[in-house]
Amino acid sequence: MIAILGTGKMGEALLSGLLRAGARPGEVLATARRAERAADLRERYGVQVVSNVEAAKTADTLILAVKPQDMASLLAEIAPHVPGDRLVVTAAAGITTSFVEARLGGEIPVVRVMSNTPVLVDEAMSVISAGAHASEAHLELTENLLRPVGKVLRIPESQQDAATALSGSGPAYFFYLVEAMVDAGILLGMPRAAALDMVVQSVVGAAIMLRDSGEHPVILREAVTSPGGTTISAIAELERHSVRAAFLAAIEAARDRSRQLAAG
Ligand SMILES: NC(=O)C1=CN([C@@H]2O[C@H](COP(=O)(O)OP(=O)(O)OC[C@H]3O[C@@H](n4cnc5c(N)ncnc54)[C@H](O)[C@@H]3O)[C@@H](O)[C@H]2O)C=CC1
Ligand SMILES: O=C(O)[C@@H]1CCC=N1
Repeated sequence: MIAILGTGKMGEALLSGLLRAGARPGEVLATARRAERAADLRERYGVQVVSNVEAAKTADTLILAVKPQDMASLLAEIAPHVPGDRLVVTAAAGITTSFVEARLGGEIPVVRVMSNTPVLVDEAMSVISAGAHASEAHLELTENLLRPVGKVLRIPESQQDAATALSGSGPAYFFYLVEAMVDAGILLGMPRAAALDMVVQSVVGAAIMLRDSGEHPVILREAVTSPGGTTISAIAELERHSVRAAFLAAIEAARDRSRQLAAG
């Protein structure tokens, strides 16, 4: 039995992924704060929605997907009820395995995960790190849960905040870029729907080339950039506006925010 505690955007994405991957609704528990949300989850997924304490007592694997700011109170609530042989997977930005271990007590196995919303289309990037008491078997169990919904990579926990900034938040930077490109289409007088179609298909094509060709992004960009052509005129403006430096600073800021979150 697997339980997802805190079934918001990420928790629900993981829940739907587990079910698509073949888990039966009867094997998955969810918890929610509001009664309407609980009813909605029951109706849409057919899973049981129970209290956090009930989930902690019953499930073999607990996936904690509340916001970092809500993690301390959730752990305080469930700590007396989590048997020592359970796997606890924490999916919150910034929350360390030692934060969870200290609050649950004993030698509870904890695995820290940072996934991302493309879990909804089985294209998640999930990075995982073992806590002090998590074994190879616990890492494999976590990988088996996440692999059906995307790629899984083991990383040292010291890199989790950086991964949160890069792949956890990564889809947001990409959607922001798409928004900006569509705005540019509007500026050039294109109808919004046509601009969106053109941008989305261009980025989907580019993303598939990146993944499937194995080529470095520089090579792929150079192939688009004809001497004296249109693309280099655009690149010159991107450089003039320090877009690369903005990405470096933005992702560094996200990493720093992830580091702060465990402190509340
Ligand atoms: N949204 C994203 O792209 C990603 C989010 N995450 C992590 O996932 C976690 C959740 O983020 P979101 O889903 O975006 O937020 P969210 O606000 O949509 O979900 C959090 C859910 O937890 C529920 N909750 C809070 N306290 C609770 C409690 N004591 N018992 C039961 N439920 C409780 C809330 O009602 C809410 O539905 C965060 O820790 C975040 O760092 C990680 C990777 C990506
Ligand atoms: O914005 C956040 O805090 C979460 C963590 C990674 C993506 N979203």
